[in-house]
Amino acid sequence: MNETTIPAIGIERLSHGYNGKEVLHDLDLSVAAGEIFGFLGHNGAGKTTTMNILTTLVKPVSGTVSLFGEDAFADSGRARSMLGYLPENVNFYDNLTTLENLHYLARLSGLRDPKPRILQTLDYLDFTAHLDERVGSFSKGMRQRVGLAQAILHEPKILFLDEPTSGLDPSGVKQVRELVLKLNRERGMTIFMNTHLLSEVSLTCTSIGVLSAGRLVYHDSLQETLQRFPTENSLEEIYYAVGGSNGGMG
Ligand SMILES: Nc1ncnc2c1ncn2[C@@H]1O[C@H](COP(=O)(O)OP(=O)(O)OP(=O)(O)O)[C@@H](O)[C@H]1O
Repeated sequence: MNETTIPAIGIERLSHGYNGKEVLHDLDLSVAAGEIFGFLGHNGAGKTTTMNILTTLVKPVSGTVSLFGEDAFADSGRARSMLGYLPENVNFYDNLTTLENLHYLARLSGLRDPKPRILQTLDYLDFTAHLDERVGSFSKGMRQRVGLAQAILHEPKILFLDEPTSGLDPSGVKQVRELVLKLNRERGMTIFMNTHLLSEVSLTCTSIGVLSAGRLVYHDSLQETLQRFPTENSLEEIYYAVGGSNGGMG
C-alpha cells in the first residue's frame, strides 16, 4: 500500500459490546485523508461507541483500528498525538478562565509550555477576546469553541467531533460549520463527525456513512449519494431509504 492509498482511518471487523451484549457488529470502514466524514445514525446505533474506540478511549472486543496505517492500539500514545477529540459534552472548570482551562488540559496531555500554542489557537478560532473570561459565563457555542481549541491544540491530523452542533443556536451551528470547513481546507485535517443533523451533513461533509443498530448500512461520497437518490428531497429520506429506519433521529 503506498502513501496515497493509506486511509486516514481504517476499521476492520470491529465488534464491541457491553455486559455481553454486542452493540457493534463486524464494522468495516475506511475514511480517506482529507475527507469530512459524516457518521449518521439514530439514538443508540453505536456512533459514540465507535468514536470512543477510534479515539482509543475504549478497547474493542475484537477488530482493528488504524490511523494513517498505524495500529491505534499498538501505541495509543502515538495514536492520540495524531487525533483530536471534541466529545459531545466537554467538562471545564467553570471558575477558571479560557486560558487557565486550556493550560491545565494541555499540561495533562503532556504539552510543555503550551501558552504560545494556546494563544495561536485561540487567535485562529477568533476567540482571543475571551482569553481571560471565566468559562462558567459562556454560552454553549462559546464553550464549544473552547472545546475545539482543546481538541486542535496539538495540531492533530484527524479531528473527531461528537455531535458538534448539538444544542447550539443557528449562529453557533454556522460558526462550528465554518470552523470545521476551515480546519479541513487550511490545515488539511481529516474530520470524522457524528451527527443527527442531516442538513449539516450536506453543507459540510464530503462523504457519509449510516450506522443502523451497530451495522454500517451505507457509505459513499456525498456527491454520489445525492446522484443516487435524485428523487429524495432530503438527506433524511436518503437516510431512511438506506436502512436507518428503526428509530427516530432525535
Ligand atoms: N457504557 C455503556 N454501558 C452499557 N451500555 C452502553 C454503554 N455505552 C453505550 N451503551 C449502549 O450501547 C448502544 C450504543 O450506544 P452509543 O452511545 O454508542 O450510540 P449512539 O449512536 O452514539 O447514540 P446517541 O446518538 O444516543 O448518542 C446503546 O444501546 C447504549 O445503550
